[in-house]
Amino acid sequence: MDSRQVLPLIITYTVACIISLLFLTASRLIFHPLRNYPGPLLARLTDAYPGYFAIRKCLHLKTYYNFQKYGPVLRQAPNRLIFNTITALHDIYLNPKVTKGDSYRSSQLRAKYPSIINAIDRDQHRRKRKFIGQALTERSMRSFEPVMSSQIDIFLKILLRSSRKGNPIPVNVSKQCQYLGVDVIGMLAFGHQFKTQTEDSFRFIPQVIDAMSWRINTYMHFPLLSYLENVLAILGKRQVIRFGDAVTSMIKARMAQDKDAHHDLYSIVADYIGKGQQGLYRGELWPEAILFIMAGGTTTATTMSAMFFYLSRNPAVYSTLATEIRSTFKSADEIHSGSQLNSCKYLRACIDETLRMSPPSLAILWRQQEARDHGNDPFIVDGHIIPPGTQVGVSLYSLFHNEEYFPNSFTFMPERWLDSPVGGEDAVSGHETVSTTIRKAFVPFLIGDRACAGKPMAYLEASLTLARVLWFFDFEVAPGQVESSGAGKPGRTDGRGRPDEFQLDDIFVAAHDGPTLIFNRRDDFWRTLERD
Ligand code: HEM
Repeated sequence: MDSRQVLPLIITYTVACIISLLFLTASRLIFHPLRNYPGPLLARLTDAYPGYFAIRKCLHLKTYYNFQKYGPVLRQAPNRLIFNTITALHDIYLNPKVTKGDSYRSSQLRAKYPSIINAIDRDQHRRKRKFIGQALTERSMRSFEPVMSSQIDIFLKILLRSSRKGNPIPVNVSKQCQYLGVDVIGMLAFGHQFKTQTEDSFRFIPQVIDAMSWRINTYMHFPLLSYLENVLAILGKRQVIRFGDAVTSMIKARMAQDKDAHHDLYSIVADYIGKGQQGLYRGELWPEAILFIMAGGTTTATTMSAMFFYLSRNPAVYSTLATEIRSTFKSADEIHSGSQLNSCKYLRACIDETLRMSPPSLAILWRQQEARDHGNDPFIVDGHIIPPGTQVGVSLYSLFHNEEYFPNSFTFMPERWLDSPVGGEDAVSGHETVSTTIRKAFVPFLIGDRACAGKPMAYLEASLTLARVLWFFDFEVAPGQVESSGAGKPGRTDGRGRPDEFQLDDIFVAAHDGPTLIFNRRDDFWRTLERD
């Protein structure tokens, strides 16, 4: 082909591209059913807008600032709306005709079956939840508690070793909590000892989980990029294969054991494996195992790391909590689930305030009306009629920092959770109404039939760990680490400028680093740990 033939071809293609782009722009800005919703121009045009911030792991911050600029509802991508009100939260997540949004299809990566978290079909989800949910009930947690406690003991012994008198070794709490989280969930999933707290072999797991979650979050916001998954998976092939091998050997080893050898997910679902629609398909064990490790290991680690951060920076809160723990229990053996632990109201308030300040689930949890319900009643969110095919969602980070519900929202204040008894003096002055409002807005585990199944486990693990740490130790920020240790940097204008806020990266769940703390032994209490 000579250059006289090439030139007209190039011109034709260029003109065709320009016309298509103009058509696309017009259809998204002028004729689209969401055209009247506010939002950044690029967001209204292309999924690349949220995709870009998802790649940079700061979509939660961008979303927060967009709400300040555009108001409580905005168009975050051509076919997506996000809301920042309690009414919207309830209209979306408590609506029985709503299911997970199409974006969850991209979160399946290359797995043959969806897991419980990305199952879109409501019947498929119900079937999975019926079996998997049983491993995570309060009752199941009571049986599992001794195993969880033995893993927490290992955590405490590591802190004990770091706390050399006069010369303590600084501990990066995020890392240590991630190891604890992975070890606990390995035991609950398949009675498997990853031993990441004490050995190197499986310490790559938290890194692989973070990398997978980041890719998932990116694809969910910019589905076009999911076609790159095969390439990206090849680039990270070594780690992916190692993780795959670890999960396979975990499942195989467990299946070779007696069903009741451990109290774990396997012992609960074993009789239903291979029963298809009446139970679980054999191939479903794999995605559920991975989901368990991802959902159960990292989220509790985020809560505990963030709580260490806020306690180490708020001396008055630290002292109130330490006093509560040290006066409620007479010995470390008494720190287990039950009425004494439940009576520690300030501990619960500290955990809730941590979950509010730094929610471990940073992603926008997309939902849409199920196709079978299109054409029936309109889907209405906070007074807006949502066109079929539109994905809608709430950002928990933005909702929990909405000043209307949580005044001084960037201040760590466990006291906001200590309301007076219903009908008490404050109820008359209106305090009760305020606390009802914040409780409605506070949904770190979400609400509705897709709410977190692991809530009892998360509270138990965080409560036992923090209470026992404060029983044995005092802790503080390591010398020279105050500014770096997980804190925001004053002067930054991208939402990371608050020194009192624990910094999280949005990767669907949350990635984080620090705080770096030193642990000092408390009187002679630590001797019990050495004896054990
Ligand atoms: C502080 C800790 C935790 C937080 C804040 C949290 C939060 C959440 C949220 C917001 C969801 C909904 C996700 C979505 O809509 O896509 C969810 C789902 C889920 N979480 Fe958690 N989670 C935590 C700990 C755990 C633990 C320890 C487990 C144990 C394995 C767990 C298991 C699950 C499961 C199985 C689902 C899917 C539920 C369903 O779709 O039926 N989570 N979690």
